[in-house]
Parts: sequence; structure tokens; C-alpha cells
Amino acid sequence: MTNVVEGFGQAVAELGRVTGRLDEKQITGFIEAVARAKRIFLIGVGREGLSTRAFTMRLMHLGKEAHWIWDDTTPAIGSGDLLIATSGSGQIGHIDYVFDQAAAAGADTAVVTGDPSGRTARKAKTLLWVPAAVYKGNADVVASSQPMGNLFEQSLLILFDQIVIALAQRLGVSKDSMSARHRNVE
Ligand SMILES: O=C([C@H](O)CO)[C@H](O)[C@H](O)COP(=O)(O)O
Repeated sequence: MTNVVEGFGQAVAELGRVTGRLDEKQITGFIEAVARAKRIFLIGVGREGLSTRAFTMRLMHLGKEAHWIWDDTTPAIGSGDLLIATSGSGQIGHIDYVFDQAAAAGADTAVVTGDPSGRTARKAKTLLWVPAAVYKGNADVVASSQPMGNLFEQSLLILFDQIVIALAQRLGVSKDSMSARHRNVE
């Protein structure tokens, strides 16, 4: 049977290799796109979607108006808004469709992907490449001992958490004010 503690260490080492390949300029560009957006709309699928939903929650804690594309209360998107799409393989049909609709409505666009040559990524105004192994297998990324898209999905979660910390500094938002925005009905 696999040693779970060893596997944990291997996953952390893989994440370290992804860290070494991230582009600071792309991260700064992404942070600025979020900071200037009036409202932020997010979309992602599967486990990538779960990491992206966690980011959506933190954007709300930062005081940004943030909406998940498929929620019943999500309003119309338009000029001044930002669509953030996460698409590991960069080849997810319905994400590409939503991306085109948001762009046609005048929204700014950002794509976080494992493949910058993917059809949605190539159209994005802001691109953030996370060079980690994804579900269907992209070229030129950090390989992983883990199954499917684990490494990309873990990378997304940690990268978004660090982006939130940078955004909090950029926007002058304290940890206390983030906590104060958290749901207070249990
Ligand atoms: O949820 C997922 C699956 O469990 C693979 O780990 C993926 O995040 C989802 O299927 C999207 O995968 P990509 O095609 O690599 O974007």
C-alpha cells in the first residue's frame, strides 16, 4: 500500500517545481485585472471549479463583488466586469462558450490554464499559466506522480490563496475586515 506521508511529501515537492515555473509578470497582471474590476465572475469545472470557488469566496471576503457563473443569483455581466475562467486543458467547450459571451458583453477576461496555447487562453486579455500536469495531459508542464489533474487543482488552490494575500495588501484590506465579511448566520 502507498505510504500516504511519503505521497504528501512528493506532492509538496511537485508543487515546489510548479512554483519555480510561475511567471511573476503574469501574476501581477492578473492581480491588477482583479483589483480594477467592478465585479468579478468566475467559472471552472470539476475539481478545478472547486479550487476556483474557494477563490470566489475569498474575493467576497476582500470586499469584491464576486459571482459564480452558474449560481441562480448571478447577474448580467458587462463592461467594467472581469470574467475569470480556469481551464486546465484549455479545451473545455462550455467554458469557451461562456468566455465568448462574456467578452461579447464587454467584460474583461482572464484565463488561468495549464496550456497557454488552448483555444480559450489564446483569446484572454490576461493569461496566467500554471505549468502543472492536468487531467488530459498538457505538454511542457511539471509532471506528477498523482492521478489525473491533482497537481493543477492543488496548484490553483495555493496560487489563488497567495494572490488573495497580495490583493489584500494591494487593496489595503485587513485580515479582521476579511473575517468580518464572513457569513454570520450558522
Ligand atoms: O475535475 C477534474 C478531474 O477530477 C480531473 O482531476 C478536472 O479538474 C476537470 O475535469 C477539468 O479538467 P481539464 O480538462 O484538465 O481542464
